[in-house]
Amino acid sequence: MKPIFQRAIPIIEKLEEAGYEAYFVGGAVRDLLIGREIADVDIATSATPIEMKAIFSKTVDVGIEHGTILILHKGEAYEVTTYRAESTYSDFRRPDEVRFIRHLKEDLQRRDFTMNSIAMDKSGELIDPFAGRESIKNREIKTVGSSEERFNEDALRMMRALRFKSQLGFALEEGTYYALKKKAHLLQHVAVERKLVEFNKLLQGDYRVDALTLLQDSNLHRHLPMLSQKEKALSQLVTYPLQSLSLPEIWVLLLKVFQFSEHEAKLGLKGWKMSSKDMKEILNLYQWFQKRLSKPFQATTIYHSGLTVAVSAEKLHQVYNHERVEYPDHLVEMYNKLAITSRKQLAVNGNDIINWSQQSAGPWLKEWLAKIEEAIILGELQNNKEEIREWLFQWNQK
Ligand SMILES: Nc1ccn([C@@H]2O[C@H](COP(=O)(O)OP(=O)(O)OP(=O)(O)O)[C@@H](O)[C@H]2O)c(=O)n1
Repeated sequence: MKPIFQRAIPIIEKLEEAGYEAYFVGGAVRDLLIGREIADVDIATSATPIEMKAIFSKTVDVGIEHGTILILHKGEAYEVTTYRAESTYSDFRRPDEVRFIRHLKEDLQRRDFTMNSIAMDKSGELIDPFAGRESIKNREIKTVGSSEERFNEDALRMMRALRFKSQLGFALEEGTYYALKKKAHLLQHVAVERKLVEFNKLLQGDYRVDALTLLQDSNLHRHLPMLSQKEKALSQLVTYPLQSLSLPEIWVLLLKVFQFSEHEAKLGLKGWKMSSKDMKEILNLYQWFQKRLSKPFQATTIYHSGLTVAVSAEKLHQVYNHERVEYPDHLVEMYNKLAITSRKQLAVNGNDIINWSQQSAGPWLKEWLAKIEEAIILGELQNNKEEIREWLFQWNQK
């Protein structure tokens, strides 16, 4: 058994010793069978959160009303969830609607896809009542039982289907796809934050082009912020070599193919309820990419954008123009040649200039500093206090 599972066995054993059942479930078991990297292991148990808390000393309440607690064990945190009858995956289910159960099979039956409904005991034995292994072998994404019921329980699962398509390249089983098309409209009721998590994963998967095509064919895009009525632009997006772009870069390309102004871009990202940090990063890169489209980077532009943003904007420029994507070494060279890379490195500060000019501070000061900065970046002036003073003096005489 892989070490990541082995390390969690003591948790399963402790639950069993107390008379409960406990199994590995969900994404970790699926990824083990597919041969993908496993990020974290989840455990399902017949014990309720209160019963678990009586057994383990170090726990964190993360979703106790949904039956989930974190158990801390040897520096790692494990999500342990009580078997559930109804799907409690949706945000909209009230805690008092959650019904815990004592049978593993019933829990597995309420999970989204057959590949995600395989349990594994501590010896590595698989419990696979819904033929998840067969789906994995056939490379198909298939709901457990009635697709419509599974999507009614949580409409986000339709986005998850496409996200798995993007990550794994599996095909959507016919009935699952049919139900997805039929139930696409239910996605409008799902919290946008949850949709964003799945959409970001979708954008990063190796098979994103297929997933984005399916997103449109199924009409799911109509119930996502920004994407409704953007069929043409979405079809254009998939023609670009997205694999060479990072997630923020893909977002920028998306804004570009949508032909968004900066204001529209801001509103669009707000619609996704993106964190302000992510939004700022994307909007800043969008601005520099637009500038790059009209003019190549030069010393002054790269000074203001910074190297990382310049490299991203250059990559986007290559992708957008369907050029071969190559690391822009010339920008690194250009950046390394800059005499200064930030205003902090200027040999003078505002006080020096006030003293020399014998004027009181005002908006002019900022202008002067900017002029000094530019002259130094362009190599017209040395970053040396005496030289700057001399240069200012001469400039003032003009
Ligand atoms: N809407 C949802 C979300 C999750 N699940 C179930 O809960 C498990 C864990 O969900 P999550 O951690 O969100 O996703 P993973 O499938 O583990 O995928 P990944 O770790 O790659 O995100 C899934 O495997 C699935 O069995 C579900 O049935 N319906």
